[in-house]
Amino acid sequence: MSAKAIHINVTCAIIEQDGLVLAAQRSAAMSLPLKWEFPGGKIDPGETPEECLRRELVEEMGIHVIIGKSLPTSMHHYPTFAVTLHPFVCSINSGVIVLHEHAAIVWLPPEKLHTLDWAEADVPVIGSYLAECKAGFR
Ligand SMILES: Nc1nc2c([nH]c(=O)n2[C@H]2C[C@H](O)[C@@H](COP(=O)(O)OP(=O)(O)OP(=O)(O)O)O2)c(=O)[nH]1
Repeated sequence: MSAKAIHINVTCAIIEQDGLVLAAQRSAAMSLPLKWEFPGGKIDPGETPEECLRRELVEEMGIHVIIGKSLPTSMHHYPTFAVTLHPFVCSINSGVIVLHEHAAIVWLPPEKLHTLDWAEADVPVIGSYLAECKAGFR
C-alpha cells in the first residue's frame, strides 16, 4: 500500500464556552507541526466516534466533555495521507484543561477562528460551524 493510500478517520471537538471556541496548536513534534486544530484524534478499531472523542479529550487535555451536534464530515488529502474529520460541537462537563500534547490553546469568538493557521482539513469544518452560528442554531 502506498503512503497516499493511507486514509484515517479522526474525531474533533468544537468546544464552546461562554461564546468562545477552543482551538489547539499541534506541537512541533506532531504531524502537521504547529498547525491549529480542534482537539481529538484517530478513531480506534471498534470505537464509535463519540467514544473516541471522549477518550482523546481525557488523554490530551484531562477534560470530560458533553458531546452535542455533529457537523458534516470533512475529507482532505494531505501529501502523505488522507483524513476524514468527524466534528462534534461539545462543552466541558468536568476537568481543568492541562495540555499533554498540544503546544498551546486559545479561546476565540467564532468569527475570529479563521485568523489562525489551521490544518487544511479543518477549514471546511469552520465554514460549517460558522454557517450554523449564522443560521441562529447556536
Ligand atoms: N485531532 C485532530 N487531528 C486533525 C485535525 N485536522 C487534521 O487534519 N487532523 C489530522 C492531524 C493528524 O495527522 C491526524 C490526527 O492524528 P493524531 O496523531 O492527532 O491522532 P492520535 O492522537 O490518535 O494519534 P496517535 O495517538 O496515533 O499519535 O488528523 C483536527 O481538527 N483535530
